[in-house]
Amino acid sequence: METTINVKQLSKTYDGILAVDNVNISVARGTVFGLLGANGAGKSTIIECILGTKRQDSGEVSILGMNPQRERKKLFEKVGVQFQEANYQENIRVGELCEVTESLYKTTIDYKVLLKQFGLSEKSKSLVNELSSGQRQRLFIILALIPNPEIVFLDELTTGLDSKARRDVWNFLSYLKKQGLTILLTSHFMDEIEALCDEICILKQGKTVFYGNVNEAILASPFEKLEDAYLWYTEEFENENI
Ligand SMILES: Nc1ncnc2c1ncn2[C@@H]1O[C@H](COP(=O)(O)OP(=O)(O)OP(=O)(O)O)[C@@H](O)[C@H]1O
Repeated sequence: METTINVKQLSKTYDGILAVDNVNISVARGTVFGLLGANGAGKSTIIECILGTKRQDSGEVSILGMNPQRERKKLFEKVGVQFQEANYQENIRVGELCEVTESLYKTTIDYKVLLKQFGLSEKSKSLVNELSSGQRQRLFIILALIPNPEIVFLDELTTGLDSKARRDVWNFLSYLKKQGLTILLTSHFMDEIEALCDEICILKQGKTVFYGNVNEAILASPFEKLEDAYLWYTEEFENENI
């Protein structure tokens, strides 16, 4: 299977503190990969190194066969990123922000289709500032998908969404995956990870403590539920140091 994201022995420090410690990741095309870990475990740092917006101290990153630092512009066309807070003009409307985003890319998905898919059609003329937090979160997923990307990075995918909106997002992402989209996501919700992810990497203080699929994660733990297994993986190593 074709690898779209390849991370080898990635390490990154901030002011001498190791935030990412020798991490390896390989994501096949058309699969969903989940980066898991507590706040501060290193997820965002890894994503930023993959995108080339942060420079690693050591290790190699390749994305769609490109070096993200050297080929940032080419990469921009093929990769979508969901931000937690986008920089947008104070008084911009939903439809306008989508149009501005469309204008940045050569090939795009019709944003009206995406608005419909995510239940925001009737908000097209609303100010972005006036959306509820869950609506804004959905809008940021839409902005990430507008470039019709080959890979999409979704950070804290459905944080703040109601149950129905979460299911809608999952269903639509599963549909896009079937079309060949590669997805790298972070999430603190284990039901979401189980529903979407082909493979996961669990991080603890910058180190990989589990890598594989959800079933393997459960089987290699003393538990039967992913949430229990996840907590076990992220706590176990602390106990070792006592
Ligand atoms: N610019 C920075 N300067 C100094 N330290 C940083 C910087 N960015 C991140 N860190 C530190 O690196 C570690 C990893 O942070 P990172 O944001 O990658 O974690 P995360 O897993 O994405 O967390 P969260 O779930 O809270 O988003 C943390 O200890 C954090 O304090």
